[in-house]
Amino acid sequence: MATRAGAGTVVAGAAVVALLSAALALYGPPLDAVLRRAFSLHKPHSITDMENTLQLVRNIIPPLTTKKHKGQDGRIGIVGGCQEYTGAPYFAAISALKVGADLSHVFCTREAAPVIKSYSPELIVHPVLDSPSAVRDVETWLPRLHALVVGPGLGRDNVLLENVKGILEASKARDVPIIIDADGLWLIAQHPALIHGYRKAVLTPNHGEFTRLSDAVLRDLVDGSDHREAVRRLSQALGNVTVVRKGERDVMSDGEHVLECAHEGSSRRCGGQGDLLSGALGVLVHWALHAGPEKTNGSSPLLLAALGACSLTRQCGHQAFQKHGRSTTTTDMIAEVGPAFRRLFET
Ligand SMILES: NC(=O)C1=CN([C@@H]2O[C@H](COP(=O)(O)OP(=O)(O)OC[C@H]3O[C@@H](n4cnc5c(N)ncnc54)[C@H](OP(=O)(O)O)[C@@H]3O)[C@@H](O)[C@H]2O)[C@@H](O)CC1
Ligand SMILES: Nc1ncnc2c1ncn2[C@@H]1O[C@H](COP(=O)(O)OP(=O)(O)OP(=O)(O)O)[C@@H](O)[C@H]1O
Ligand SMILES: [Mg+2]
Repeated sequence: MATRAGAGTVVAGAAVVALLSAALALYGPPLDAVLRRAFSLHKPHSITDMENTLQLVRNIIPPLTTKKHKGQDGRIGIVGGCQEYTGAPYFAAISALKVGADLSHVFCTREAAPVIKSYSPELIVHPVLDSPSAVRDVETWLPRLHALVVGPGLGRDNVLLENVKGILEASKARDVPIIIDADGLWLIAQHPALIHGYRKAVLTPNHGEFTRLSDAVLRDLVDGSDHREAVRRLSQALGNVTVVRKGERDVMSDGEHVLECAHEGSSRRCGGQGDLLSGALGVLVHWALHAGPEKTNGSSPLLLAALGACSLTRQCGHQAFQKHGRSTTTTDMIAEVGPAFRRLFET
């Protein structure tokens, strides 16, 4: 699937591509058009590599059957939500549900809880994050959670950040996958040891957050124009945690392999799109780890999940922008999660 950085050869696989293109033409745009949008072709990816990678993302999606009980397809926790920011944890939590999780918990401050609850009756909201017993309160839920998304709307209050340190340690001790975004990344930039070497962690920095992390962690300067190498080096420096650098192209690496997603998105840069991505990623990381190596074919489950979440977020943006243009907001994108998911992964 992904290329080993700096190596690899392009295999054309033209016959296979022609067959797959013909098949897909029955259901949507030509395969190579879809793939050209999803991947950068200037590096050594063949179209067959790319189709295989997308197929691996599809492989991790659990089937919808009548044989499961509530919770099996995902119980996701979001750690964030404070006086200033209530939208971000809501966007992440509702996106996790819309992608296919069964239950979404938000762990936020006492003040933020009634506000977040009022946005949606579908969320389970715990007003614990500023309590002296915050770590214990979250810890009691950890055995029931499949992934934790830490940071959307967390803010930078020192009491909250201290509590989040304890929550991170408790989550690692229980082997819970952790997605770190927004102010969670601010905390990691101050204390990289909190996440160093934890192989079930994914960091999702935007441009500013990536710069802050690189400044904190890397000793020597990296060529800022080479995003692939910059992301790979940051991942390596953090002990191979998976890093997803969001931007005009999303670049992701586990320190060894590098993937790039240039799937067509939208030209609107309204706030909250990263929160949608982090909530979606929480579910996909759980699915990818749960799927097992026979479904992921030896590829990094976290990289597959990251590629899935980036493609999905961008597809939501694209569809919402076609309908709403300049007035597109993240709420419009969330309304597209279902159709975008079907279009990308179920056709
Ligand atoms: N509705 C809600 O509740 C929402 C709440 N949110 C929550 O807000 C909290 C803070 O998050 P944040 O992203 O604003 O972080 P922060 O590091 O202060 O970034 C601002 C600085 O970084 C820069 N900068 C950023 N991106 C850049 C780029 N692509 N390219 C270049 N520069 C870029 C930017 O530079 P400037 O434009 O000001 O020069 C500025 O200095 C967090 O909890 C988050 O979850 C959001 O999720 C949105 C929806
Ligand atoms: N210049 C761009 N062109 C196209 N898509 C972009 C661009 N920048 C970001 N995106 C997409 O928007 C999504 C969110 O990335 P963004 O950088 O806005 O995150 P963020 O700043 O953390 O968002 P939030 O407002 O939720 O904090 C990602 O899927 C990314 O691919
Ligand atoms: Mg953000």
